[in-house]
Amino acid sequence: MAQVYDRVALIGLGLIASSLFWAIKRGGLAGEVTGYARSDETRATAREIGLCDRVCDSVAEAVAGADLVVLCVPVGVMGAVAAEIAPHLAPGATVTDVGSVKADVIAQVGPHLPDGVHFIPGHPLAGTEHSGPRSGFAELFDNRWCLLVPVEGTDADAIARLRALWEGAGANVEEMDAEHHDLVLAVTSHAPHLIAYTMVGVADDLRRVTDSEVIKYSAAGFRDFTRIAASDPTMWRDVFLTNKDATLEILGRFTEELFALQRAIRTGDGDHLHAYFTRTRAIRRGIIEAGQDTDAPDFGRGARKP
Ligand SMILES: NC(=O)C1=CN([C@@H]2O[C@H](COP(=O)(O)OP(=O)(O)OC[C@H]3O[C@@H](n4cnc5c(N)ncnc54)[C@H](O)[C@@H]3O)[C@@H](O)[C@H]2O)C=CC1
Ligand SMILES: O=C(O)C(=O)Cc1ccc(O)cc1
Repeated sequence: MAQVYDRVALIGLGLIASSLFWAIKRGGLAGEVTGYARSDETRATAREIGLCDRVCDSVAEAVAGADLVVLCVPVGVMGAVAAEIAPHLAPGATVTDVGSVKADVIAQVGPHLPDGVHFIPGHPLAGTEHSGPRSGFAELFDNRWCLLVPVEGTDADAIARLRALWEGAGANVEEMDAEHHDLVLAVTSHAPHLIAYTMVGVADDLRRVTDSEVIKYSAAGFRDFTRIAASDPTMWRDVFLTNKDATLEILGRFTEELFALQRAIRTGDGDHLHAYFTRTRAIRRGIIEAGQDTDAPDFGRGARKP
């Protein structure tokens, strides 16, 4: 694989940054990768495990001379981090991010970046419930989608290079506008995470009350919920606070459907339940027939391309 950038700077060294680093190394996609993390502990861990060619003690040092800067921090602090890096960016550099929410991140970051710097927001649809510098692996993005959300008028060459980086890291790249992205992700990722958090919370309450063995005897569906509900609390707090409108819209619809199902159960309306489950089964089968299924071990960890 050909080198895409001379120097890439990763800001925030958690799951996504560390996975991107290993994928860049695997593909020979950059000459040098610098990294910065806020905490001494994370920087020490990064040095210990060889995460980044050079771990820097300041953002200034990490971004100096970088032709690509990737913001890999929780979405709630993207703006603050953009303000920190802005004075140190090289002219003509590209700044991107990997945040799970796009419109709010664009509003936070955009105003801080100087003219002559290309800002191309991004979001790899791949992850796990693990976080931190030790959690990354080179294959995370293989055959997953990565969505780029360039604002109008963005330099086409800058977009092509960022696309080449993600493709080199194994991903399939598509472009989308920010509002659409946030609505789609509210349906496919954000609301499901909230439902998983709730379900695990309910089961935990129940366990406390009855002292039963909810967790011990949990079936596969509930185990998937517990995996998802083990995801990083800071990251997910920020997702819900920054994708508020789309998430509330989807949760409103979810609640209406849930109430309708609840009513059908109470009134013994088996036809309603059967018709509903028949419709949802057809949707799942349609996904499989279209070749858009995720294979079993990776189920739920990200969207795969057909
Ligand atoms: N975890 C996942 O499955 C996915 C996460 N994302 C997005 O990627 C971004 C990073 O997530 P992960 O790598 O999973 O998180 P992580 O928790 O593994 O790493 C985040 C890193 O950011 C650092 N950080 C936090 N606040 C900071 C600040 N104010 N200044 C500097 N550094 C700070 C943390 O110390 C940590 O090193 C988030 O925006 C998230 O929405 C995108 C796709 C999947
Ligand atoms: O672990 C899971 O189930 C995920 O859904 C991973 C994930 C989390 C957040 C994203 O923005 C994208 C992918």
